[in-house]
Amino acid sequence: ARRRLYPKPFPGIPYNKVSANRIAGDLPELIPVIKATNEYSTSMFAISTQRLRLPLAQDPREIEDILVRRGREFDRAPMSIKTLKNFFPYSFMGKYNTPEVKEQKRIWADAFGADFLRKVAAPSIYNATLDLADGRPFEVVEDLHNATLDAIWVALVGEEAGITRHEIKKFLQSQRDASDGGRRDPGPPPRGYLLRREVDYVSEMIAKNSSSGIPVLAQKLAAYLPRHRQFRRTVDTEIGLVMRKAVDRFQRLELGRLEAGENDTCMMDLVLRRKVLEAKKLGRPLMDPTKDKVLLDDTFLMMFASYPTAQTELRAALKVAFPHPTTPSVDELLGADIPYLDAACEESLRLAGVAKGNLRQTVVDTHIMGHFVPKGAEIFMNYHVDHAPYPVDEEKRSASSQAAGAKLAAREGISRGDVSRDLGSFEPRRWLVKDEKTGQEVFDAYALPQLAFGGGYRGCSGRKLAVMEFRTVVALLVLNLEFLELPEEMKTLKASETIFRLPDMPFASLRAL
Ligand code: HEM
Repeated sequence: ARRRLYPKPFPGIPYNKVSANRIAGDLPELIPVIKATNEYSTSMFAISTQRLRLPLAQDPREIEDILVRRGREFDRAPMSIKTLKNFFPYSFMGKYNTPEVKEQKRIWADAFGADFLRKVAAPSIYNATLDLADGRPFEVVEDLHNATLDAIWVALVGEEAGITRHEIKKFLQSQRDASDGGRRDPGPPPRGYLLRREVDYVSEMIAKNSSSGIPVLAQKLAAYLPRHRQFRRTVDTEIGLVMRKAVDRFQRLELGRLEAGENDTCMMDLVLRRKVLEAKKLGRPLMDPTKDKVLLDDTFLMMFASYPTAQTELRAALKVAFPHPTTPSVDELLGADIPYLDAACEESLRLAGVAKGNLRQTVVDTHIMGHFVPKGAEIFMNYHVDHAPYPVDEEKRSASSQAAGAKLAAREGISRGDVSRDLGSFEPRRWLVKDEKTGQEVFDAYALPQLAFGGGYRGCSGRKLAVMEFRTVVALLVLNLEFLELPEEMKTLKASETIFRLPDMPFASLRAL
């Protein structure tokens, strides 16, 4: 009976023999490494190919193939679903691929489409970023978190969270206090702080419980604590308030104007307008959206999920695109083709490894890299492409992976160098290729598998929004500020993993240009 409690490794996939002979499996070895590095996913990937009966996938091409081309064989994994369900029981992120999820994703799909983001979200993101780039030095992680929340909140619900502006006011007043000995009151903090606190709470809880060794149970227990109930209350109240305002606006509109949507000011407007429209068309009363748990959870999820958040060459490329001395407008920024800017953003997302990895579960018996993996297995995949992959026999790859590799290799009319050289360093040029017809350098999104946003049907819904925001932030900061050399001890890519990975040395030394 005791043997039944031992972890049973998948036959054919290498595993640690000692772990297979104790009930605690890999934990005795894993916990000290997690403590020493502060990175639980990295620790798992570093130690073995199979932990606690959890096969690990490390090859970027094969992972991309699983995510993007093998959707019929894989679904979200129980471990992630159980973790997220505690916080967002109704959101689609906490659910398997069901028709219900399809409907929830459909409701948000247009709000994440390029046209809508460009028209409605981009101007808000641009303004929120200008607050950050006004030439003052900033504490990188905190201020970027605040600016991200400002930008997402206004794009999502059309109201300013105002956190960055409040922080700048506090900073300026403290400087004046220091010079004249005064004590100025910056006024009450904006409501955005309430949500910032709840986003922090969810990230911290998931991080703490994930490295506890019993993540699912720890998460379940935490849900009974008063802090968890406070989290739920704040989210329902704050998001409910903005939903109510949007629905009141739309209730007064005629059917024709509801369909046109020219008054949409944010993503929430689009989503709620569609709901009002559907109810009006069917002659049904609209369910009070502030009681719609699915919508409340999906809205908070968008904010939570968005949280993660060569300069000379880049500035030169930006100066060529925008030769005038003033900061480019949002339309100029969005409309300009600047391959080096796109390459720098793509390279930052690759190297940062903001989300180290994620799980999928097999829904049929299948093979990965030639190994048999039965139905129901959870696979933990490394999304951080930061070192050269181990050599793999091409014929061990899945048929779809081999076909995609052949297609990529056969692309004509472009010349590219060795894109996989020194993957531990920041080199935007690996994403640039020469178009042989025009002789121009162009951005090549396929230079390497880009796994920063996962992929496929359950890949990141906010990818276009995140890339648009990141591109805006990078361009405005690099045009307005010079990032000076840091002392040696601060030049490190070391990071700690909470739910996302955050740099251990988040410092920037700046000079206003
Ligand atoms: C740099 C910023 C971001 C990074 C690195 C990132 C990364 C990720 C990753 C790795 C996943 C899991 C995908 C998978 O396993 O295939 C994910 C899922 C998701 N992300 Fe993002 N994300 C970012 C920004 C955003 C933003 C701005 C939003 C929305 C406002 C967002 C919304 C979501 C949602 C809703 C999911 C779940 C999708 C599903 O379950 O179908 N993300 N993200």
